[in-house]
This record gives sequence, C-alpha cells and structure tokens, in this order.
Amino acid sequence: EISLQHGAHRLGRRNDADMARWRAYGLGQFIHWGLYSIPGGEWNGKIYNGAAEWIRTWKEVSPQAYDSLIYRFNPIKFNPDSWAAVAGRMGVKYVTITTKHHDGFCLWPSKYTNFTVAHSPYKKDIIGPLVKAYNKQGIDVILYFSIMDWHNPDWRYDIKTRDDSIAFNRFKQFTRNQLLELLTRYPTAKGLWFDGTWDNSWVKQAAFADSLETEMRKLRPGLIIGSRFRADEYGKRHFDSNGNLMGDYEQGWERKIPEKIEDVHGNDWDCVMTIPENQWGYAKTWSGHIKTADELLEMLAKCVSLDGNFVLNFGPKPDGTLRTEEQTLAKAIGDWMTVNKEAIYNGEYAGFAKQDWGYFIKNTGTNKTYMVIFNVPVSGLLRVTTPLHTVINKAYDLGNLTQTYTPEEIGTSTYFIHLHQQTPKKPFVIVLETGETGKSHGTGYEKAK
Ligand SMILES: COc1ccc([C@@H]2N[C@@H](C)[C@@H](O)[C@H]2O)cc1
Repeated sequence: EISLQHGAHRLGRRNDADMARWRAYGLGQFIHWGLYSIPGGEWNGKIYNGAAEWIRTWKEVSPQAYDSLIYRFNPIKFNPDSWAAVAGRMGVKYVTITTKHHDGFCLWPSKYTNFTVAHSPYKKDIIGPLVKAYNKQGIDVILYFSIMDWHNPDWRYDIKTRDDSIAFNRFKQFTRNQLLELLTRYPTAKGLWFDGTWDNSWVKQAAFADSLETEMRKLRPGLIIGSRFRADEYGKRHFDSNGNLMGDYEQGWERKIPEKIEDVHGNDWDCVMTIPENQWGYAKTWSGHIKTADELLEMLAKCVSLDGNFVLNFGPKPDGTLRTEEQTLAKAIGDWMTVNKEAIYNGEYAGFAKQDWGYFIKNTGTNKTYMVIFNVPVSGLLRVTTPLHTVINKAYDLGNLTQTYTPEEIGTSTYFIHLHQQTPKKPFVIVLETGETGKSHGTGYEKAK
C-alpha cells in the first residue's frame, strides 16, 4: 500500500441505508435526451455511423451548426408523467437522466451558461418535472453529468500551457457551480452518474475533484457517487493506486456484464446497456442487432445474480415521445417483472455454483434463493449445488406456488430438480427456501476480498 491523499476514502461497500436502497434496486432506466436527439444520427441526409449523441464530433458537422440546434429544441409532446408511467409499468426502481451530455446543453435552466433549455423555444426546465414525475411513481432519480463539455470555451483536453491552466481553472469553477446548482435544485436526487472524465485535463485534477466530492457529500449526506468521477494523484481511475474502488459503486460496466463474482471485487456496481449495439441518444436508424426482451431479461438476471443493477437505456425522440420499439420492450419486461419482481428486487449473489440453465439470486435478509431459468436442459433436470451447510427445505414455482418440487439428492450438497413436462417458452423462476445445517452460520461464501 502506498500513502494516497486522493485515493479511496473508504474500503469495502458502504453499509448505510441510502446505499442499501440503491443496492436493492435491481432494475433501472437510463435516459439520454438532448440536442443530439434532433438529428438522430443523421446530418444532411447522411447517416453518422457512430453513437448518435456524438454526432457533433463528425467531420461533416460544424460545431456552430450543431450548437444552433438549441433554436430547434421544442419537445411539444414531452410529458414526464407518461415516461414515468412507462418506467413504472416496466418495474424500474430508478432512472438515470442526462442533465448535461458532452455537448454541454443543459436540460435545466442553469445560471452559469446560456446553453440551456431556458434559451430554447421550449424555455422550461426539463429535469424538475422529470424528477417530480418519477418520484411520484416511487422511482428514484440519479443525475447523469458529463464533466467534458464541448460547448464551453474553457474546456481543455489537456493542460499544456499557462493559458490552458487559467482557462481550465475557470472551467473547474463552472463545473463546481453547476453540480452544486443541480444538488440544490433537485434535493430528492439520490446520486450522480459521471461521464466524460477520461481526458488528461480532468485526470490531473485529483485534489480539486476529491475536495469537490467531499463538498457534495457534505451538501447532500447519503449522496451516491460512482467510480468514474475522479482519479487519484497518480492518475488512476475507478480503482486507486492501491486497487481500492473510488466512489460508492463501480461504473465500469458500460454495454458489458461481468462473467463471475470475482470480477466485481466485492463492490457495488451498475451495468448500463443499450437496446441496439451502441446508440444512447435517439437514432433514427437502428442498425445491427436489436436486443429482444428475453435477452434483456437474461442480462438483468445475470447482473442481479452478481450483486449489480441493470440499467436499460431509452433515447426519447426530439418531440418528447418514446419510440415504439422501446415502449414494446418496456411492456414485455414489465409483464415479466409483474410476475417475477421479487426475484429481482433486493437481489444479491447467492453463492451457489453457476449452472448452465440460468442464475441464482438470493433475496437479501430472507431464506429465499431464486432460480431464474432461461435454458431448460433436454433432460428436464436442473442441477443445484448448494453452498456449504445450506439445505433446501422447499422448492416451488414463483409463477404458480402450488407447483412444488422435491429435489432429488444426487451427491454432497447436489440435487436435481425435475421439471414438469411442458416448460414455458419464457424465462421462469423457481423459489428455493433454504435452511442451515451444522454449526457454521456463514453465508456460504465469504465476500470476495
Ligand atoms: C470513448 O468512448 C465513449 C463511449 C461512450 C460514452 C458515453 N457514455 C455512455 C453512457 C453514453 O453517454 C456515451 O455517449 C463516452 C465515451
């Protein structure tokens, strides 16, 4: 271990109620909405082959022409209650919303720049009504904020000259002002999801970012901040120079999912996922593979089975409506969650050996472990190996509690659950009620160090 001034300030997971609430979410929604939604990945009739929210960087697009999109931002059909209703029906417990993406356009009327909704034809605050509508549905809000801001003339990719340093110091104050402004305007927001923090200019601000993080936590006790916000004084990000996670949850899983529990190092984490291969903001043309509800449900179950949250991205249209494909997927996921939500909410790593048929999810604080089944073997036999000293007392269908199973013991702590003839063509859940044998009352696995 080396001594660090600006590394992790806490070892291991947070154990307070605010973090326990975040840990229990399971399923979240990401929303990417802004000026980039207007071109939707197309410019002068040509399709941009990158992510639609990055179109400003395309050589075919002049930054000034892009920034003039502010005069076309007027989502007349925007109705936050309908977005929140879709999210509620889908069963999400939290939403992460872009307050400002890399292009610098603010969805709230910030006092610190004119590049906001207040100076668009729409005029009104977007974030406030969104927070209110989602909170009314019992859905918590996390604010996405991009440090990198292409519009602000003081932004720098690196600090090479004294002028860079003078400009970037102004930028740091601007950033601090906006973050404190967001936390003050939206006091019910539970946390921050930072992005745009990989460039040298910001990576060199270990001391500034560390003190800003401390200031934000003081302003909002319990605030949840991800690992992507700041670097330590050696430029290490997410994990400091001693290998300890900075922030409260790991933000390393963007469009990818860990394979095994060792990959998450005993930390909290979220996975943020797109429906097409790689589009966050609205893209008129979705190319490549569009994920199905069953694929997304398997990703959800996999994340929760490995102690994470699964956050599915929506890119609303410039008029404020949600595209049909997203509404259809939200309903399909919601229909499944209506029956199986108790396997997802308050879910954690169960410590059972991974099996090919699917995922084990333990319910925090109870003796229930859920088997979320995607791949029924031709044998119709589901193998279960329990953790040490754990026995199965009861097994039954979550979707039909009268449908019970008597596990056949086939070896030490190993059982076969015999499925009944016709199994559904949808993912389904079997509930295991377990008990402990022998002296040890361990959880069957020690949290990975
Ligand atoms: C350098 O590669 C990327 C990839 C994606 C991003 C942004 N993070 C996602 C959550 C989206 O906001 C995407 O624009 C930024 C840089």
